[in-house]
Amino acid sequence: MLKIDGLGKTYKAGDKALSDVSFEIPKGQVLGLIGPSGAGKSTLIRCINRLVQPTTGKVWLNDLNITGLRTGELRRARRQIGMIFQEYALVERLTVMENVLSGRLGYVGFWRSFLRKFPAADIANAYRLLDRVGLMQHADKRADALSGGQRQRVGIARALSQNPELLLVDEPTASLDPKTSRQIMRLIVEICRERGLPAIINIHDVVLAQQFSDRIIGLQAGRVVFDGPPSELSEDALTLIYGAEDWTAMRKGADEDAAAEAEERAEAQKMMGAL
Ligand SMILES: Nc1ncnc2c1ncn2[C@@H]1O[C@H](COP(=O)(O)OP(=O)(O)OP(=O)(O)O)[C@@H](O)[C@H]1O
Repeated sequence: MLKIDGLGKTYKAGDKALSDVSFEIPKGQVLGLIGPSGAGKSTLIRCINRLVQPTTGKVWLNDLNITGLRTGELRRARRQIGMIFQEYALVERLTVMENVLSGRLGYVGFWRSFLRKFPAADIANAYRLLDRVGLMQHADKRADALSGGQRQRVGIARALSQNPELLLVDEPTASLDPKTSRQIMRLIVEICRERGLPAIINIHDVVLAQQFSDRIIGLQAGRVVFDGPPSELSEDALTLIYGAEDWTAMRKGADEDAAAEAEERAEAQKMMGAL
């Protein structure tokens, strides 16, 4: 379980990025974090893993107060937080398997990791994870030989190899096409269910967030202005989060995407019928 209590962040430059943010995420819940550019989504995620130092408030992961940890303790605590990134953050010249094993670096001693000598149990687990994300046959390929969707699957397997207690996911689909985006979101959600993992997904795409999250939090100027199930994310709530002008523009984009998708589907059906 993740508990955030009165979190605030004011950057040195004077920007107030977060104000009094509080919520809890139970095990297995997938939370979609939405809001306009500059609302504080990245700052919130970074305060949780302490890449950014919060100005006020506390972050608890199970019984551990992350905000109170010193450097060494923080390093150990970060093992429990799996990160998935927009640009995958893979080591391109290493194999898929080596990238997945790199998630174990926080656990394996320096020399073993330097020589890339991982324990047999870690290797067996990495194969299981590759199988789960559908990449078993690609284990020995270099990461730079994969498609975007496949790379993100490697990113997911690497995060899971840490055996995390929490997943922080930053724009996982921003570099992917709509169909691959849905596959990746579905995979993340299924995995969170299987493992009882709480997750926060910072996501620009409101439609995807609604489709796949158990719960949505909407940030506006550093404050939580919506917290509820996707079914309650009304036009009014979206206008509150994004402002009337931006939300109208976003909705138009989403409608165009949906229309393009329907057209693609109809084309495919026509082709199938002709065969
Ligand atoms: N390192 C920093 N120093 C000073 N101000 C910052 C820093 N990082 C972010 N900010 C400010 O904090 C506010 C929140 O930014 P943040 O990046 O968290 O928003 P965001 O919702 O993730 O935006 P986006 O969707 O564009 O990534 C903004 O006003 C931003 O200018």
